[in-house]
Amino acid sequence: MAFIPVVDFEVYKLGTSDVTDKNLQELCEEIRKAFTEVGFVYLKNTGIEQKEVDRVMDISKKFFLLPEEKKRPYSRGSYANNGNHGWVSSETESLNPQRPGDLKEAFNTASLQPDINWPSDGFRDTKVDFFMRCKELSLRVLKVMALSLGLDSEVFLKAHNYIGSDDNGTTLRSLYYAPVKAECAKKDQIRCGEHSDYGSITLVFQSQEAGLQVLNKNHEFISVPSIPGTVLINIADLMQRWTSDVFVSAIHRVLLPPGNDSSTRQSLAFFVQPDNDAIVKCCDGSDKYPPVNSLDYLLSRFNLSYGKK
Ligand SMILES: O=C(O)CCC(=O)C(=O)O
Ligand SMILES: [Fe+2]
Repeated sequence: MAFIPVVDFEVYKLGTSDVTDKNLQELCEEIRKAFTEVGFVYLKNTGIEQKEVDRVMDISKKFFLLPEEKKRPYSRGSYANNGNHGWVSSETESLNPQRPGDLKEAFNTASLQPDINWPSDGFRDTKVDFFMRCKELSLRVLKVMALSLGLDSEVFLKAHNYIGSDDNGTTLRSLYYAPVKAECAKKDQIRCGEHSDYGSITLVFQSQEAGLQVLNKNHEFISVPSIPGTVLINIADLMQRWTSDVFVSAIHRVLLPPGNDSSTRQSLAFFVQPDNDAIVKCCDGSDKYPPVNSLDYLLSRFNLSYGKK
């Protein structure tokens, strides 16, 4: 069997309201198996269409191809209402702090406020629309996850009331991996260093170019191809804590392209984060990990990955 299972979400796709208990239960079993054994799942038939993904990739790429001075006014750190919103230049972030800065650029849509400085109205509308679609799907997945553990269906949803407002750190991140010549990269530098994500779950949409790898239980990195029309979803660290390690937050990375490959790569990552004031406490009552405030935790992780220039 392939390493990461493909699960059909048809019965609970966006727009459906009449899922039967039996269908929901089958879905729960498959999701539980994927998230306990691998930490990643491909979902097909979610209701999010490939053309919606392509639209966001296209407008993002146009932005990334602008000269540096045109992108700088939108830099992360220049938005008073949200410290995580905006453009991140190449080599600024090290998701594995042991490595040089990642060879990628990003644009974080972390605030949906219409009156902040956006590159264009079309850019804003495309990002905001896609953010809302990802939000809807995430809430459905969080409900299925709770049910799959035999918990109250609202247990995770109750801590995700404010996605899309400045009281919640959920972020839609467009990533652009420019062509690289391996001989120009610094020692140990890759496109995205080994890391696990910070929040509850992450939705990932990849372009066709390879590079993403996930660490399996035998400590081997396995390549994770793009499957058009699917959404790749992974457990992140706060969710692993929340479930006392029942759901696993797997380490992953993006390698440099091989040899003379001058391809670019793009991805979209929707990082779902609990509300800023949420306290994440082991849901089995075990206190395996001390309770932690969602925003404090997120900020401590940003400090590590943006620690050096
Ligand atoms: O580009 C990708 O496919 C994944 C990027 C990633 O893991 C991240 O930004 O957290
Ligand atoms: Fe990641």
